[in-house]
Amino acid sequence: ACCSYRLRNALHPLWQSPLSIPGGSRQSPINIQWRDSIYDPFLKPLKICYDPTTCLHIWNNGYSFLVEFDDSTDKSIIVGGPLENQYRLKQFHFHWGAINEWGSEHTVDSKFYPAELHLVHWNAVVYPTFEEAVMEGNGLAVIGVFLKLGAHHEGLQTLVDALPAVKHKDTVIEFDVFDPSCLIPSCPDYWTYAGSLTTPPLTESVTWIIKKKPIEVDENQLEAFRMLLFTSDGEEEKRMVDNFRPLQPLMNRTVRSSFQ
Ligand SMILES: NS(=O)(=O)c1ccc(C(=O)NCc2cccc(F)c2F)cc1
Ligand SMILES: [Zn+2]
Repeated sequence: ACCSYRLRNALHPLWQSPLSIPGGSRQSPINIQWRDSIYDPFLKPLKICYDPTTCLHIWNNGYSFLVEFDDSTDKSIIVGGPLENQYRLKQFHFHWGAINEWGSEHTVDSKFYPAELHLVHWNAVVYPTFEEAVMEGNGLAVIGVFLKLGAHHEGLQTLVDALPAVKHKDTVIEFDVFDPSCLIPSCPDYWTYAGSLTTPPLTESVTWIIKKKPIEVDENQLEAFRMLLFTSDGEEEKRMVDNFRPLQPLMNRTVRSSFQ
């Protein structure tokens, strides 16, 4: 299985083969096999404290669209869960498919969701900058939230309404008040494991916290993601879809659950 992963990574157009990551032993994303996850009673509830006024802008970086936050203070942080320090919110972004059958990066019992939200935080208690934290084993904490097709999501709609303004790569729009807590399910249950960034430089610096419950979004909202472009204005248009990395081998890791 491992070699097929290597082949898949090597063949996949968007990704460096793991052969170029020295000793890639904790790569992401992975399949979460529910029955193999281990309940850890010592895991604390995750505490999420976001200040909506720290929101800055939405940016199409040519791979996804990022909502970026002012991370110069501890105004928007997470603490608890599997984390030893508090971590500062820097940005959130999504991964999605061309159709509803796939799109998420992580899978649960080999099931794909149509999209996955990543809220990216960094350990500003220990490291002076995000760029340094990205290189350290305990540098980042990313909350993953699955999106499933269902009811209209009011909170997401304010974001969707702004997407036409960032259709092309390297476009930005001011977005100055948004509370990403509205995108996180109220159910406290999560899985957690030690992993990596899912885009280059693929550094093994992420404590993943994957929420068990998905949020519901409707078809129009998923279609709004799919009308974004990988390409800059004036280039031949390439729709921004299927911006997820292939599954990576679990290797010598266990996935812990905060619930029984
Ligand atoms: N999909 S994900 O949640 O795993 C993910 C999260 C963040 C980043 C990122 O910040 N990349 C830019 C980057 C990378 C390295 C160093 C940097 F300074 C930097 F900005 C990439 C992937
Ligand atoms: Zn991501």
